[in-house]
Amino acid sequence: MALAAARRLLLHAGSRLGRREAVDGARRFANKRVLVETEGPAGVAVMKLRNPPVNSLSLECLTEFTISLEKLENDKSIRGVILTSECPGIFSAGLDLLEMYGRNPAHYAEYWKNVQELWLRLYTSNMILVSAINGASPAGGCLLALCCDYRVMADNPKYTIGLNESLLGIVAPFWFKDMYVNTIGHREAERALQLGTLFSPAEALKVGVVDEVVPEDQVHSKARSVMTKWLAIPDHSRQLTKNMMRKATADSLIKQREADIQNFTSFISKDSIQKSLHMYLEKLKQKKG
Ligand SMILES: CC/C=C\CC(=O)SCCNC(=O)CCNC(=O)[C@H](O)C(C)(C)COP(=O)(O)OP(=O)(O)OC[C@H]1O[C@@H](n2cnc3c(N)ncnc32)[C@H](O)[C@@H]1OP(=O)(O)O
Repeated sequence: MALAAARRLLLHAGSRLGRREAVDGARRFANKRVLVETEGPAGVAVMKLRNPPVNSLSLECLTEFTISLEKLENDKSIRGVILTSECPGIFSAGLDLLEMYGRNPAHYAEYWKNVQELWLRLYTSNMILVSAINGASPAGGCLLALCCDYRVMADNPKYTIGLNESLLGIVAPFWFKDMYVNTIGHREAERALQLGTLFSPAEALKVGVVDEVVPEDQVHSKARSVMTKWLAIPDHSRQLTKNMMRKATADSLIKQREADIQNFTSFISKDSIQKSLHMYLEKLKQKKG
């Protein structure tokens, strides 16, 4: 309920968290964890995740992200969005593990509902979405990129991308899997999901997880030039085509949202799964020490 109230507040410009500014023709609105700027080619917004240290998709971050997208969808002057990160070396570390560990079932259900909502909004967006993947992009980070119409990734072998859920001892839900299959085909998706493969940029390009790999300092300019090309297509025909390609995948979640929430909640609440997450979090900590 508190989040619903925050959402209403944020949707209205002038709230304390959602500021809107106009400087030299460029407009921007900023929540704490998402910055949106409209500059460069007309009709294009750049959306930057800024939830340090790793842009994990906490409940607050998911909410702000969803609201920012909703605002852009409602702004008829915006036709395309470039999705990127303000955190150096990280696109997004994916879903926030601390939202899925050591909480109660009601929290897991609320969290998952918000994950579903962001995914549905991104995947079915009428806008052109281009991701400028300027850092590591595991699991939910890869999911964000897969929702886009085109993915440009920085050529840095330290950055990896993929749905690595099985490495954490958890299972990607059917709609993550469906989108992976739609993008890279059944055989590659089956192998990558079972192994939890995190692809280097070169491997990601080869298998089709990303569409283009460019030197790190060119990720944004390339994303802008790709956007210009997509903007040349009439919106109505592109949108109808996108809808035709994506509707079945989105509908299969829409039809069973509640059951999917219950599945996730009972799965993640299991002692064995909580133990796996605990071990994974410990591994992340040890990596540092
Ligand atoms: C059912 C389907 C469910 C899930 C789908 C998911 O998205 S699950 C999330 C999967 N994500 C990952 O496996 C990524 C884990 N993180 C990493 O591999 C690295 O953190 C990363 C992103 C490569 C960045 O490495 P770096 O060395 O730069 O940072 P470091 O590992 O030291 O992390 C800094 C602190 O952030 C914490 N953290 C990292 N990832 C997450 C996360 N997904 N959720 C929550 N917190 C995360 C990490 O533990 C560090 O915390 P600290 O307190 O500073 O020790």
